[in-house]
Amino acid sequence: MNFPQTASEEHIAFYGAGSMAEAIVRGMIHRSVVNPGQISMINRSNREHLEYLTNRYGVVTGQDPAAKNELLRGASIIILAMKPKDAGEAIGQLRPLLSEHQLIVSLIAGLSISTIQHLLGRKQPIARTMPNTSSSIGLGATGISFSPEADARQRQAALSIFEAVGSVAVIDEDKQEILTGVSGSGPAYIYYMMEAMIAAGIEGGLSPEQARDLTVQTVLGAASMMKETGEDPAKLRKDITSPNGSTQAALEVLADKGFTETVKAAVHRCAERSREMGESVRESLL
Ligand SMILES: NC(=O)C1=CN([C@@H]2O[C@H](COP(=O)(O)OP(=O)(O)OC[C@H]3O[C@@H](n4cnc5c(N)ncnc54)[C@H](OP(=O)(O)O)[C@@H]3O)[C@@H](O)[C@H]2O)C=CC1
Ligand SMILES: O=C(O)[C@@H]1CCC=N1
Repeated sequence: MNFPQTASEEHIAFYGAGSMAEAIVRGMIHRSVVNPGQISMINRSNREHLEYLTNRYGVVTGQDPAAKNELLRGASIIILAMKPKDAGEAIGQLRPLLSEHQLIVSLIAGLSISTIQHLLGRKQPIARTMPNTSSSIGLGATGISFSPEADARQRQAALSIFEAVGSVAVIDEDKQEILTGVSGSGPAYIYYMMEAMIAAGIEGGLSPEQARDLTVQTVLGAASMMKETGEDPAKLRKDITSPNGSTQAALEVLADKGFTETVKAAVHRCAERSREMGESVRESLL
């Protein structure tokens, strides 16, 4: 079989058509990596949502079981994009349809390559990934681990999908959980911080719109400074911090309240929770 080398030549079936699938589809279409006709989206029962996806993105959707099966059979890449609790049933339905040359890309938090292969009953080529929601605007950060069965062309095709919607780190599978703690769930911590900054700004007398705009621009500027200068964040922080000035006073409050330890504990707890979820998915499915 002649495998296509880039996402532009693939037929990609999203098996699960919720928020993460939509984020990636939106990003791929926005970046013109694929034609909408190369993408199919399948869900369990929400027909209205499939109609919305077809109308909004021009993707192919299948609603009855025969159409779903045809789309899954015809795809060179099948992206598993359902919640972990639904994965067993969905993979069970997929199993009789698959050929050995199809690449399975999983977005499912905690679901290991060996569990997917066990559920499929064979050593299918697998890419286990952990994207984040910023993929929808082309600024995602995705971790990706491959099974040995994925050949060079399939690896390149999977990388093309996620590179189209942001940056990609190829990692050993045992690093997936800590990556989830940093970048998979990471946007939520930043939003949480931004919520607090906006609230404090409003408490201090800024209008809600001003507080929001100033916070957004501050986070955008800080991230862009790190990216564009390549500087260590500690150096950039020190550049802002005048001796005995207002920034120092603020950072002292954060340090007194255990800022670094708290953020590190949150990242590690996220990784631990990802492992727990993976374990319970494995136990519930096998
Ligand atoms: N949100 C995030 O930031 C991230 C999420 N993930 C992972 O992405 C995955 C999807 O999450 P998310 O998009 O938020 O979930 P959603 O609940 O938004 O979407 C789940 C989708 O799966 C479909 N589905 C469920 N069961 C089946 C089935 N048997 N056959 C076909 N489709 C099915 C649902 O269809 P219907 O609506 O018809 O029931 C729905 O379209 C999760 O496993 C999560 O771990 C990974 C990284 C980041
Ligand atoms: O919260 C979750 O479980 C998923 C995984 C990463 C982001 N959301």
